Amino acid sequence: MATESFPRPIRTHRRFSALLAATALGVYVLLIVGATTTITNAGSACSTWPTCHVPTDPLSQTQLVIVWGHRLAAVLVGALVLASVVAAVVGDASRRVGATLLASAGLYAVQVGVGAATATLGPAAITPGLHLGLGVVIFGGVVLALAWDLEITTGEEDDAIELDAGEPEPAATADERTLPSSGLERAKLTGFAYFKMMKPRLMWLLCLVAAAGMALAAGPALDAHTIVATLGGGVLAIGASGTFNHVLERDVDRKMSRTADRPLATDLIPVRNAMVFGGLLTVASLGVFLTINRLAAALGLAAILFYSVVYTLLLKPNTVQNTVIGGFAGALPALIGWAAVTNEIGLPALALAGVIFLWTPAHFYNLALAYKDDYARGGFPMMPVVRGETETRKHIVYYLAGTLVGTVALAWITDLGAIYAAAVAIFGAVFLWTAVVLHFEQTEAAAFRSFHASNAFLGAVLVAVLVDALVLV
Ligand code: HEM
Ligand SMILES: CC(C)=CCC/C(C)=C/CC/C(C)=C/COP(=O)(O)OP(=O)(O)O
Repeated sequence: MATESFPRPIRTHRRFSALLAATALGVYVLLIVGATTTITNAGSACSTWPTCHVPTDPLSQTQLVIVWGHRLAAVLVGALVLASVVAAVVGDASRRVGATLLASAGLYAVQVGVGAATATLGPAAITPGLHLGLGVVIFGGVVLALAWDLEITTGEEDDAIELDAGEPEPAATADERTLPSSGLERAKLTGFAYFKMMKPRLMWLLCLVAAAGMALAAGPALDAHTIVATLGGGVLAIGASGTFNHVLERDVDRKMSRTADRPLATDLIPVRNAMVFGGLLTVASLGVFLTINRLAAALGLAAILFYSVVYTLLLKPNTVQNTVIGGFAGALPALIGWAAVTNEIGLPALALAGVIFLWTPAHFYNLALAYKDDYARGGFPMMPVVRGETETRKHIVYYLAGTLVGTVALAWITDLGAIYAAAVAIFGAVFLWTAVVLHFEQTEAAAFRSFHASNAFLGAVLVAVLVDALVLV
């Protein structure tokens, strides 16, 4: 093992990173299969260890397949953990990485003992949550080793840049721009500009979050009015907060190439009209939410205020943690969906909100990397600007790992089944892979790949929640 220095030869290290990523993923799949074993009470089909007797009734045989799946996966993943330790010791991994892997391997051996005791003595004999808790700690250890190794291998010591809050470029006013001469064309252009202010590209995923919240609460009994009113109110609320965000950021939007053509930055839409539009959308949204219940409306208002005021005005220009804390706004639709059905806030909704909260930095930091110079021009203290790209890439891995643990907790709390387990494992693997590749290919294309993988991951997880909760109950 070697002492730490930046950077190590990248080529020799790709295979070690791939091994660590595969090991982390293996432990994650094991956590998901383990959760499935508990949820389906599959352990009751096998009280011997390490092998099982074949039971006679068909139900127990399905359970037996799950138990065997868990045990075989444990053997394979154990081999991966061992291989990682050996590769760290004989290779040039840093001491910190090697020690963390060694500790994870030690805990893995303890975990095998806990598993054997659970099987032979019964789950009641073991402290509740011990097996899952140890699994999460092992997962955390392997992910830390992966993130640190990637940092040492591919990172740079000090790659933050200066915030450059220069004066805004004078906007091309509506008079100066060539607007279409035909009235109809002008109306179309203006109509489209209002539509764009509502940030429509975000809506599908936020609606899926709210839909998953509803599905977890209601199951197949979910009624059409609740669905239409919740998603309708949600779309209007996103439109309202997006519009206020456009108003409040019109000056900085002019300085950033990604946002310079926004309708308020180019004066296509006057500020007053945008404020009226945002106000009308807010009132309409609250009106629609109120046809369900007051809690849903209050949460909708909280989401609008949080995104427009707390995030846009207070957090975004002032703290590097803007994205992390801002994640509360995106997590609120999970609570709105649940509250629309139950008129209260329940633990499954909080678990779903937790997944969205943890996912948000892993989602946005990719864009922050791709638009780093733009954000610096806008004067925003985004992570890659003030802490550097190396730190940002590491945080993507941390938050991605946190999200994966969140998905296990969600399965645990809500009894989600096989479709969900398959979706989180497959799309989690793709997301983790793109995040690892992002360390080696430090390009905009790699950042966008990881960004799209983040959206595909959350989309797939939420669709799986819908299928599991609405169809397979
Ligand atoms: C602080 C929190 C967040 C920040 C800073 C953020 C930032 C961004 C930015 C800058 C874009 C690009 C928008 C554009 O160019 O028009 C984007 C796209 C997107 N975001 Fe986020 N986001 C956050 C949270 C969320 C949440 C909670 C969701 C949904 C659950 C979400 C879903 C999406 C989707 C679906 C896209 C569009 C992807 C596409 O066009 O392919 N975002 N986000
Ligand atoms: C139900 C409801 C109202 C939910 C609101 C939650 C919401 C819209 C969350 C998304 C947050 C988001 C996309 C921020 C965009 O970043 P940005 O504003 O920094 O992006 P920009 O630089 O493109 O303006």
